[in-house]
Amino acid sequence: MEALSAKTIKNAFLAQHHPRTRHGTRYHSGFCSLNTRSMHSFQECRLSVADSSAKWLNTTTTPWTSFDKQAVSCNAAQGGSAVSSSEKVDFLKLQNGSDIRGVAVAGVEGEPVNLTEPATEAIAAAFAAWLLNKKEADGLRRLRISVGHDSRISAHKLQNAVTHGITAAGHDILQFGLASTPAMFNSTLTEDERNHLPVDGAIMITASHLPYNRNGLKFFTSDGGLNKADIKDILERASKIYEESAHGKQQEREDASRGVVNSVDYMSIYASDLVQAVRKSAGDKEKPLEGLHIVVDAGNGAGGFFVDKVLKPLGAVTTGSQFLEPDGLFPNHIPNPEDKTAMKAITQAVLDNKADLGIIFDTDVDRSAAVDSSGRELNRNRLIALMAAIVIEEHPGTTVVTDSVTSDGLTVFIENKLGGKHHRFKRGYKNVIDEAIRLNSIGEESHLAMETSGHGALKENHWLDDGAYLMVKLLNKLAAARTLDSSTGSKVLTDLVEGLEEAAVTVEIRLKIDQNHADLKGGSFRDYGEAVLRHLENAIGKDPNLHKAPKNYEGVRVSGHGGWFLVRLSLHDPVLPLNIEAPNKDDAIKLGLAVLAAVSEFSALDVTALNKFVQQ
Ligand SMILES: O=P(O)(O)OC[C@H]1O[C@H](O)[C@H](O)[C@@H](O)[C@@H]1O
Repeated sequence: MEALSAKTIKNAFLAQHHPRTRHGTRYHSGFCSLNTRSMHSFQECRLSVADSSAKWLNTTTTPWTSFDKQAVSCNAAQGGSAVSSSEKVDFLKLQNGSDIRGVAVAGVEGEPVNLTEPATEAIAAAFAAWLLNKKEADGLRRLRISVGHDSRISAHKLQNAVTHGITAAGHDILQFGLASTPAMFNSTLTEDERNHLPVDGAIMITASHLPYNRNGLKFFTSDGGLNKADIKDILERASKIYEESAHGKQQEREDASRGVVNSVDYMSIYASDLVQAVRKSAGDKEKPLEGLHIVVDAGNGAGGFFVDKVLKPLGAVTTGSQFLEPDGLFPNHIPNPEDKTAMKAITQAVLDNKADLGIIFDTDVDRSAAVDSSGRELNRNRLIALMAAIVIEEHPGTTVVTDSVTSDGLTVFIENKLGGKHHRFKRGYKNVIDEAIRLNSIGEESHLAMETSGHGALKENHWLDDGAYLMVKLLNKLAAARTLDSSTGSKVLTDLVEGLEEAAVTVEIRLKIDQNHADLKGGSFRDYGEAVLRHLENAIGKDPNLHKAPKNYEGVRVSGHGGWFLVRLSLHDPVLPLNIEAPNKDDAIKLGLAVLAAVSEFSALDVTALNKFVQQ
């Protein structure tokens, strides 16, 4: 299939809409109309930027922000996709919960590219069609959509594909370049007419912490991130648009009604909001972090901005910060606060630099974790405990919604020490946030929704899932403590989690379901996994040492032998993750053995890792 033509995409829209005019929208001179004149330079630009080799990326010293300008001056939306593909795309396979994820870079054996440029164009056009449906009641016919990306090597080519898909359908694009996921959502809320904000919808190009060859798309409106059903709807529309374009004409570039592209340095706007939030909380002090030494590890993702645009203006010393330069090959470590190597890297940086605090972000900055001055990791349950302490101090008695794999110790801490309520819900950041919103809607006050993965959202911040904002809450605490005693470092944070009971042994073992195994009898891995869980639940009932958790929303959670375990279905993969926490190895093994005994007759389940664990 060739690149989607403007006409095809427009036709798809016409079939779905009876558009009216957008009222009150003025576009400023900064917008540029799309035309064919710059085609040539655009294509050259793509060769040097979007399709650059790994080698080139490693050796470049030019900051990506300059590339963004370059890409725009090359008029990125012009040519559509350079990929000419006659391949079929199974669009529904690109769905990953409430995100879209796929392979965007060739070269990894067994992982063919399925997030191609034409597919991405179709998905972007489908998002615009979906959004237009939603906005029809407001009388909109021309949308303004922002697009940003993380540091992946396929970022520019997908940004160009998104831009083409949207503008060919007659809608306008704001390109933000390198951006964070929460900033993209924020752009649907920021009121700033000079910069054409707020936008009607936002698209973030990211695959979070996944390997370099993957990429994906996240979509936002001012109501938040899209849910699973919306994504399915968009992918079905995309499939149709893609099919139609295979039979349509390709060259429709002189169409005057095509959308326009503008670039906005949105990360500066977003970061200055974070700076203002800390200053406000510190009684309007200009440099409330003066004298504090804070190191940041951005893992070569999109989080480097936090040093120059947030910490430095607030007065912090940031020497020793590392991996701030975007590099989509992630040469140092995977940007992921759940990753042991990543946490080790920031801990070492804190200790080497004798810093007061370390901060680490994932690739697209919707997750974060910290390290205190003694090198103690403030992540997983500890970070939730810390955030809960801060939020419950501000909102006494409030409910904290978390994912399902949080510890029993966290519940005791939140309920007995902090006087709040712990609502342990399901895995998945969207599940946790939506549950907190639901609780508020039925009269149960909740101000914090957090996952052990480092995702966290606060009611005061529009339930925006924002790793940088979580860190701002910590900075507020540090700044306030500093006003009273300038020598405290990060002790105030360490003190806040004092009393959190932590298990000596914490493990996660992921039991894979072989989807091709005869035991599945052609059924889905989900059905098979559910059958395993039902069987496990029955078996547990017969063991007097084990007790099912009285309240549980996902999988089978059981306490016993001084600890607990949870077996559940992964949100995305044919996997049953098993989490065990226990006071010592022997008890952890007893819990592991109970699971092993119950699931051993399910031969499509790979229990090799569990076997290894119990034989230690
Ligand atoms: O269910 P799992 O395979 O453990 O994955 C669960 C995780 O999936 C994604 O990464 C989501 O962004 C997380 O919010 C979620 O916690």
